[in-house]
Amino acid sequence: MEIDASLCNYLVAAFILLCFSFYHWYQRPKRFPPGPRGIPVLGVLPFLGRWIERKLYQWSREYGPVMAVRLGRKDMIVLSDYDVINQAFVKQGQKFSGRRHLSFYPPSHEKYGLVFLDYGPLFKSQRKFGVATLSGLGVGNSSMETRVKEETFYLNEAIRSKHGKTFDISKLLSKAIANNICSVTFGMRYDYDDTKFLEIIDTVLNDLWSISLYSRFHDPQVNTAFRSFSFEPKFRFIPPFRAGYQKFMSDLEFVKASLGQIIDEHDATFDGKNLRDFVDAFLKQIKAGKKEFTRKQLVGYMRDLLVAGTDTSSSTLLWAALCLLHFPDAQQKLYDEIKDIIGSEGSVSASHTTMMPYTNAFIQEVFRFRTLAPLGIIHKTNEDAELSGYVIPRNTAVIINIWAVHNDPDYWKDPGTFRPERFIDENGDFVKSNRVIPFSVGMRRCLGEQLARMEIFIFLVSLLQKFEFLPDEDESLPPLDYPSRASAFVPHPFKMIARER
Ligand code: HEM
Repeated sequence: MEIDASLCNYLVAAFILLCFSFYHWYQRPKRFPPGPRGIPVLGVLPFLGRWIERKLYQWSREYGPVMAVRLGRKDMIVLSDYDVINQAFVKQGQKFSGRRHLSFYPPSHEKYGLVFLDYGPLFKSQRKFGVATLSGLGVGNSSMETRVKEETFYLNEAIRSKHGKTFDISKLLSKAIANNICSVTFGMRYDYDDTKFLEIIDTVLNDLWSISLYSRFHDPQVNTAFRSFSFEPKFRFIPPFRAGYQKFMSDLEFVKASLGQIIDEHDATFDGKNLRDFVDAFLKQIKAGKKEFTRKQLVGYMRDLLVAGTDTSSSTLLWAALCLLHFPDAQQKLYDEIKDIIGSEGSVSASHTTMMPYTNAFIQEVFRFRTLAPLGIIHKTNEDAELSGYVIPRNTAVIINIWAVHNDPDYWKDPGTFRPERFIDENGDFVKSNRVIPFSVGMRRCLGEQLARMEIFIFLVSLLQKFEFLPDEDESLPPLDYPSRASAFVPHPFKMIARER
């Protein structure tokens, strides 16, 4: 009887503890946004499915455009409509522009660069410098546009060398776009078969995708170990997860050493009166003794520019190429406009954008239709903030669902249909939409937006001026609606023919 009584006491205590833990888990702060909690410990993770942005969008129809979703053990706020995103990131930019601490990421890397810098004096100084430098002030004698135009020559030559035979354009686009960013950042372009270049680019890009929120769920290229310890950082010390973490660390060291070597070469030939590129502009700040400008910061910044500026623009161009193959009428309209405005031998420049409504509409539709970074990069609140009547406490993660904004049926007619004409008005003019936001909005909007828009326009126009793109008749085209890689939306591999005009 005595044993039974103590067992009973234990069971009651365990039950109370369980109820208390459940209550604690279930609790949310006062006036916190509503939203799904999922199950203890894992939250909604088991219910997200493969297309997270679509699931989050479905939930937002139930809970509203400001919604709390429990991912793992923590609530994240998901903003799913243009107006609330604008309210948060633009109107209250200062409160919503933090970045979360990535506990699995070594502090020696996280504290430097730009992408993962939390809001504060260092971020402000680096962002200001980046905006000024990338907008052309101080990036050497050669403007960004000249560099991009030079690269189209090499890209066209590489495509011409295929002699009208079927080929996969994805690697060529990646290398050409990587060359643009290398040229702007450290004044170098590389041959497309330079192995050192390819090694750096591959390593840098793998790191990015392994840390993006999206890839943690679905990217088959990211190993399971990494995905696990990104949610439970302590796993990184335990075999078998440790091996994945060690590989990640050695990649980081390799990138650091390669970029360090480029900085040394710049330092040795530095001339303060002739700044050649981003690295020179940064070195000038270091030499002037500005305290936020350090060598470690420069390495981090270079890495961020390479990571953020390569796959993003090249994948957008890849989607554009796939759309050209799926919609030959659109390709013909683009070519007609190019012939009309630039001619078959003229040189394309960024100033042509204002004269080419259909090309602008096509690019804007690609941005909308195939949202490249459906969930952007996670923000964090720096202070308590109010949004749509809810209170979002300081240090809460905030995600924007750009895919939802681009596919909102209350705003877009047939959002699932690719139709550039939706952005052409009755006078045949291009209608720029502030609801197409692939670069996000506000204080942390993409730093490379200007470069990306320019390179996408110049590459697309110069390619179509010289080539007609046709599908490979022996293979069916991959679908447009589902991407292959989930960290950024990238099409499934495909081949095509470039017939010289
Ligand atoms: C089509 C091409 C591109 C797309 C769709 C894109 C998209 C984005 C998005 C969604 C963000 C997150 C903004 C936020 O946190 O609210 C971002 C940030 C960023 N992007 Fe891009 N990007 C592109 C090209 C580029 C290029 C070419 C560069 C390099 C020059 C670049 C550099 C950056 C940097 C440094 C950030 C971090 C900004 C910060 O944290 O303050 N991006 N981009």
